[in-house]
Amino acid sequence: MDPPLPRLTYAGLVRIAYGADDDNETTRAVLDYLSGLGEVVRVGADRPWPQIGAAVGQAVTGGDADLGVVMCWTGTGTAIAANKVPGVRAALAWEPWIAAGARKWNDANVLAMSLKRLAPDVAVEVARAFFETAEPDPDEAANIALLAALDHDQPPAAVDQGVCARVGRRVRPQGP
Ligand SMILES: O=C(CO)[C@H](O)[C@H](O)COP(=O)(O)O
Repeated sequence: MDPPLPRLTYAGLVRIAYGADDDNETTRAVLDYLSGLGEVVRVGADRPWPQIGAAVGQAVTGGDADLGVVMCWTGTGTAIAANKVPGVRAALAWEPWIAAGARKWNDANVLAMSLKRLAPDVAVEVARAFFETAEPDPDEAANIALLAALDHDQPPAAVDQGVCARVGRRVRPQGP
């Protein structure tokens, strides 16, 4: 059996930036859960989803929030928009272990979910897994640093041309 996940112990209230482009039972359940964790900074649903995702990302990287949650029909659009903000590591999750893994192995700072696909109780469990996984695995520090390098237009050292060429050869279909 897997060891229990480390639990978040917030010294004070956690500040969460939240944005969704629609409102339904799933978003209401998630918001209710988030409100129990701390202060929720809401980005208006009157904006288009690219702006919602970006605004949540900026709230996190700008220090107005500790972590973010974005939701749209698929979850993908707001995740992509959030990830355009340097310093954001938004992860789309649909099961609790994906959300926990995103915190643990990717140091994700924004959780993205589909408000259309996830039932309210599932979305809350996914969010709980995200917020209750306290910190990244120290073994992943080098990989997180490689991600951070991508924010600054610096190709990570590991992604050299040799690696790209090898991958390219492996996936290239065989043919005449
Ligand atoms: O899932 C989404 C983006 O990935 C949106 O929620 C979906 O595309 C609907 O957007 P709109 O109401 O602007 O048409």
